[in-house]
Amino acid sequence: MARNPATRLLRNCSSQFKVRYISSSNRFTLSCNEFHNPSMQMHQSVGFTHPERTQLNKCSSSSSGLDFRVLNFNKRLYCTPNEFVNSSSSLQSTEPIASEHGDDNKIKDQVSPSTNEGSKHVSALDPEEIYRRLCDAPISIKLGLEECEELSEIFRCFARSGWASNQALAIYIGASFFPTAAHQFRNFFFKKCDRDIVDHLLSLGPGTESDKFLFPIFVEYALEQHPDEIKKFRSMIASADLTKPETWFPFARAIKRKIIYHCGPTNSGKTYNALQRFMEAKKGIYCSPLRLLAMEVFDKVNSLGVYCSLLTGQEKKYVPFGNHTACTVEMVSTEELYEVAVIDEIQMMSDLYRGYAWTRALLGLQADEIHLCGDPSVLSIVRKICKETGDELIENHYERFKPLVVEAKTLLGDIKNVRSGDCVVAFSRREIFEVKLAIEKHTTHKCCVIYGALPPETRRHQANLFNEQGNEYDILVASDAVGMGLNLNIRRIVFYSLSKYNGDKIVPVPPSQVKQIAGRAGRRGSIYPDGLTTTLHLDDLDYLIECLQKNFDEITKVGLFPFFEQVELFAGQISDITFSQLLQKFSENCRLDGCYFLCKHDHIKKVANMLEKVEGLSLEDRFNFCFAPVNIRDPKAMYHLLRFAQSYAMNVPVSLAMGVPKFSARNDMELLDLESKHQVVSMYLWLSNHFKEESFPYVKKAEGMASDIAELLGESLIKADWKPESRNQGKKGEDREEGYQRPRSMVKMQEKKRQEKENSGSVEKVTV
Ligand SMILES: Nc1ncnc2c1ncn2[C@@H]1O[C@H](COP(=O)(O)OP(=O)(O)OP(=O)(O)O)[C@@H](O)[C@H]1O
Ligand SMILES: [Mg+2]
Repeated sequence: MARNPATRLLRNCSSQFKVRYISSSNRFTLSCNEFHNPSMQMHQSVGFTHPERTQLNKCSSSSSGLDFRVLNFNKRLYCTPNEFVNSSSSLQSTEPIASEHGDDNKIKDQVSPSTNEGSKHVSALDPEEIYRRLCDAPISIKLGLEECEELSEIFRCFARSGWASNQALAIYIGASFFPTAAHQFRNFFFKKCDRDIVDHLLSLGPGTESDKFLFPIFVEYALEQHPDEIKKFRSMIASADLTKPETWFPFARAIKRKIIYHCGPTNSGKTYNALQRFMEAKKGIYCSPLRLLAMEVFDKVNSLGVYCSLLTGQEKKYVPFGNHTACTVEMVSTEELYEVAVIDEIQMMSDLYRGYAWTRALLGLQADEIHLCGDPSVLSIVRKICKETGDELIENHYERFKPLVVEAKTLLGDIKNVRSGDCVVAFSRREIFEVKLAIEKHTTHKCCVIYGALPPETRRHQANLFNEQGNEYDILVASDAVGMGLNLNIRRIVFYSLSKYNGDKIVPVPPSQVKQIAGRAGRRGSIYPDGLTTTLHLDDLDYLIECLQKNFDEITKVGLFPFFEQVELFAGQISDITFSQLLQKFSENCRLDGCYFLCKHDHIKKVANMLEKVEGLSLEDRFNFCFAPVNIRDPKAMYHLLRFAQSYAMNVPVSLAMGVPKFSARNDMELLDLESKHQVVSMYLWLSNHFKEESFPYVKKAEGMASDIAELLGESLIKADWKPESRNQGKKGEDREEGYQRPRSMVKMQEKKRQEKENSGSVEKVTV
């Protein structure tokens, strides 16, 4: 008697599937919720025995828009969303047995069991019957040596089959357990097989055909023989469930929130307008992508008479009677109630590393009004999220105050052609210092510098020095750290190059980032309200224009990362693995809805590996230590983090054990040392805000050291006239060795375009 497919489905398969019967015609359709995390290759296939005379007419997807393929392995139907079909080459070649239009006869021929069981060939038998036949067999037939070897080969192939391993996930046989289960299945088979089955298998030979024949029998075997393994794997999968993240914030869901999306290009007044509402509110929170921007808003709002506190990972500045807070987005509380919240640079939801912080703020903030400021790339996904959360969405669209003008002349490859008010953008520390050195050597201009490794205080000092009129510091040389939100007196953005190292290789700077950076020129209210942008080399000009003219790509997925509690729950399912392995396993097994991805966390795993040798840290402590802001490429900073964790684990007060130089840097080595030292102090302050205060008793001292170092850094930058060093000499990385070349493909591409342009005659100015 064949099983009811629905029962089977619910018993063995993902609850994401639903069977919908259309009883009148004795047909059914299948539907599923969205499936995700293709990286984990979870093959959400559904196996069931087709009931007699029931015709499978149609397989359709749910509203998710996924199509199914119904695959037939010996009378057993496996329903697989195409998404997964595409991820498995062996499945791709399998013909669906039913289409949208149905092919009833074909289906019937293939799936309806014959009524005359006795005369049936093995290939026509129900896999469950074959399994029963094997179980009931008293003893195996005698196999010849050749048969034995051939059969062994067939089972070896089966155990190694990526397809079968992938399919087995549908019944919660994990990829690591599959080879063991397959091996045990082989032993069972050898003990019990009969002539018909052996002959049939031998006729199929090792490979796909045999795998497809064996798999459904294996399913029967595994369900009966390994219920504990299945249960264990299933609960592990359940504990790594990151679907429906909107349900993680029931208090936010209980509020009828109004989301206002300030959508537009750079310099269009998005943040300005959101801040107006923030300042009017009785209680407000501003979430910034950067410490520096949080500080800027903190200063601005307080100067306008609205008491506002500052909260970043490193500093808490409480302003008495202040009901407003400017914070970094990672620090925002989802437990407090606000009248107005502002989440700036909302498109950062799609950031591969930090995106989860924006997603969490959007889903979890308890505020009557939430103002999102950003470009249009995440608008459609925000619409989708608002539908899921039930929030009202209002869209305010903005245009740039003044168009950005591209200067077609460029600097003609000569940095001496810079002019007052220029900001030269380079994408590595080394290039930044090379440019500064060249400008100061060959022109009368002086340069301020802004790059990621500088403390926000120093960056602000440099920005102010550049913004002030009447001094000789009229050129800014900056990395992409200048790109977000800051208001600077920049007349023209000059791209020194348009390629950068992305942690792996040198790639063209993405158009959205080029737009963001170019948008720093000509801000409303600055002394240069008409913005210009250009490149150093003529070669790069076309790429610049292309980027500026390109529409924003629509983002389809935004970042998520589990809370500690979710990781803890998952850890409860597995024993004897390191924290880094735990994170790895989590990422392999977690389930996500279609519009989310799991944020990258390689840096966290690196820290976790280093901290592995520290004994006595709880899982939560380990989790928190791994999030400390540390440059994993800086061995000194890593060493201090390890030391801090060791002291903390031993329950002794964590000391800084580090001196501050008395004088500003005289060479690049000393400058790098100051940057490193500031990072260590900043890390100490971060840890003091995330762990028990008494464990980090030297906060005051650390604060003093941080501002001393920032000051020394400022002084050092003013007189810096040396050649830059690399933090990791010999290693590839952000600080590249001298003489690196832009990717050839890009140079070629630009050369080709330039040729075309020269043929067609060049324009002087292009307005974008
Ligand atoms: N209505 C206004 N009145 C006066 N100044 C304004 C007004 N709107 C914007 N500004 C000023 O224009 C400049 C750019 O505005 P804002 O920072 O809000 O732009 P944005 O769209 O958020 O840009 P970005 O995308 O670069 O963050 C700021 O200096 C801001 O103070
Ligand atoms: Mg802004």
